[in-house]
Amino acid sequence: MDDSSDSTATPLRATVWTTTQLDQLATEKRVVEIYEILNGVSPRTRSLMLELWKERHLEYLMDGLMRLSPSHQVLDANRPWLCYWILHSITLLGGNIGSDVEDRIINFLSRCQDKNGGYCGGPGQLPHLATTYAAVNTLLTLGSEKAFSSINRDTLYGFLLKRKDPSGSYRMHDGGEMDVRACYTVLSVASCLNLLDEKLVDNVGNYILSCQTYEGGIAGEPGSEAHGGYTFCGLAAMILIDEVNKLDLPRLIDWVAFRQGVECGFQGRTNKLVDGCYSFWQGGIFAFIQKIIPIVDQQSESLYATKSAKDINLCSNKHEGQLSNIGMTFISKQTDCDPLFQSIALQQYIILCSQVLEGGFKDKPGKSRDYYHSCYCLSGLSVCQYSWVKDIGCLPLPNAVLGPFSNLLESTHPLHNIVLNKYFKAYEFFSRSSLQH
Ligand SMILES: CC(C)=CCC/C(C)=C/CC/C(C)=C/COP(=O)(O)OP(=O)(O)O
Ligand SMILES: [Zn+2]
Repeated sequence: MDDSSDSTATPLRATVWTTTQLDQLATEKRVVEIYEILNGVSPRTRSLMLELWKERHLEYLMDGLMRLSPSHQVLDANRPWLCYWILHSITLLGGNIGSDVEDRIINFLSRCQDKNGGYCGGPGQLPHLATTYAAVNTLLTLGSEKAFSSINRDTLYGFLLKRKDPSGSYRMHDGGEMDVRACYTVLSVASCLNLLDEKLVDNVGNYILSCQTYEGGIAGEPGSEAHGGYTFCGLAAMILIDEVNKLDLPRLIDWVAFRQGVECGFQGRTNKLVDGCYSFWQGGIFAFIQKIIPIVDQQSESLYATKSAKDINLCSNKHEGQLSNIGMTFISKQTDCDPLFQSIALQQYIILCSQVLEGGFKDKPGKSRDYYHSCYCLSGLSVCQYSWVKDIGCLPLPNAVLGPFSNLLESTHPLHNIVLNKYFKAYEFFSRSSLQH
């Protein structure tokens, strides 16, 4: 690539060059060539090519939030999800929605709250675990006492318990499908709201264990194929109930490490195409692994030394009725291992192949932007940027952040995918609430 015109290049010219040529190459799946071009340009052009267009993303996201009014019935059963994907993305970018929009979201989600507990996809619909997770994560991300107290914890606890199957697993809704995603959404919501107890935990770990496949990843249900979305859910759920030592972790790591492709992004399962959203589903798994490496080490040793890793626990307080502390204990732990994936390479995929310069993110070149991919590309980018940080609250070093340091996002709690400072605020608030059942 001739970079001789660089001295006169304006940000706009660099942008045009990026959208046209790079996007064309990427659409033709010549992603490796894009990276070669990147290596051949001057630091200034490189920095422009690698910029995260925060203002444009915020514009696209705010526009989406405004379209969520009752008169816009798009994706009607998904509106709590849209609230979460958009609000979480805005929060990662350091944006602010203002108190009027905040009130409107609280009112809307209150109308989605079922009188018998849980949140529906829209007012008057069926309460569902997925939209309950989305609604609760939205309200915790809003971060105000008004948002927190709009959640009826008593009926919500009843709703979660009613989803439990005698096998220990959970069903997404009344009479609905039973899978690892349902287990994760119950445990994540219950943990954040200080509702997690032995009844909810009972036998769910054995169900998740039965979903770990011969490849090492976790499937949605026993006998299915290992998949990044379900592996994220299964591993997070096992951490939240402090039973992660039951999984075969070396095999799981082996599986996930091979999911990062030559394009530098992650695929969800063997022999499928890479996709920006797996930056979080698979990238988040590495954030978990970094915190549980002593258990992994113990298991690896036991492969050779017949030592059992079954007795090692992540937190010592589980049996004192302190299950809801696990998310906090986990995130507060020092990270004593470097990331086990190519963090800079993944940032390269997100910025060059998933970022849409008009705002938003997409699965891959050739696809259109959407709010789901915007949320999980940004969440994955945040995981990458903080992947070398050892202590909670510390900022990454500039060389851990690809592109200009202004690309830095807020950090997210990987177990719940809630921006960390919002999680702390919610944790503090709900620690004051007791279990009233
Ligand atoms: C919290 C929560 C609800 C988590 C959901 C986790 C998640 C993303 C699960 C993935 C579901 C799945 C099998 C997608 C495959 O789609 P595909 O066949 O279109 O994609 P692929 O080719 O990439 O596998
Ligand atoms: Zn995707």
